[in-house]
Amino acid sequence: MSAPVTVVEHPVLADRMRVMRDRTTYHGAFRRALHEASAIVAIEATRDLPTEAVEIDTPLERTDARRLCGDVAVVPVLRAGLSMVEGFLRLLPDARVGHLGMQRDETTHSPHGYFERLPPRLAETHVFVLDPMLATGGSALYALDRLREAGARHVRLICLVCAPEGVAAVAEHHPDVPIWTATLDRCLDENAFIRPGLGDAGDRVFGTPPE
Ligand SMILES: O=P(O)(O)OC[C@H]1O[C@H](OP(=O)(O)OP(=O)(O)O)[C@H](O)[C@@H]1O
Ligand SMILES: O=c1cc[nH]c(=O)[nH]1
Ligand SMILES: [Mg+2]
Repeated sequence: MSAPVTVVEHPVLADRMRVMRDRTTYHGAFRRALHEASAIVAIEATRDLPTEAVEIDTPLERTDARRLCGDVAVVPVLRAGLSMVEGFLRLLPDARVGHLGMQRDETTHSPHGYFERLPPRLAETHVFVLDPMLATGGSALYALDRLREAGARHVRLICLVCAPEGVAAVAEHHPDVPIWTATLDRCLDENAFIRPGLGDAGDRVFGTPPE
């Protein structure tokens, strides 16, 4: 079994990806485009969340309605994933927020974890892992492994730009984790950057270019 990948298609999303990919986009505009792109992907990635039947009173009469039910958590992969949180919390204001901090080593391209704080009761929770970039897949696998070890069972990975190598790695090691993304890019380069990609998402969103 391999993980299903949903490439979200929406004209506004395509436009915000153009803004993010453009090398001349300054970090303020990059951040805003990332927020808006994440909100659009969030709409699609939450399409099958459970609801329950309730009865409510409109100003005129009693009627049937549906209410979101069940625990939801968003888990951004720091740093870049932090910028996707707001788009999800606008839809799911009661979602818990876990944090997984990690940084890719520039030479080995493997992630080094530096922070972890996860919500309780993960086994019953719908978990959305947020990271705009899926390159080698090393960071995603680290995050998914930690969530599994912590008991999470219903996990989805939400990205904006994916390389085929990263998708294959998730499919091999976590075949039950579906992926939502705005684009599937061509390949990785010799530095494990996604091509055509958008550069280093964390540096661009936080305005911290390398010295
Ligand atoms: O699939 P991978 O090869 O692991 O690469 C993807 C990871 O690289 C980036 O994070 P980075 O390590 O640059 O940290 P940052 O978000 O703090 O910039 C990105 O946000 C992902 O977490
Ligand atoms: O292209 C890439 C690869 C990893 N991390 C990024 O931010 N961008
Ligand atoms: Mg980075």
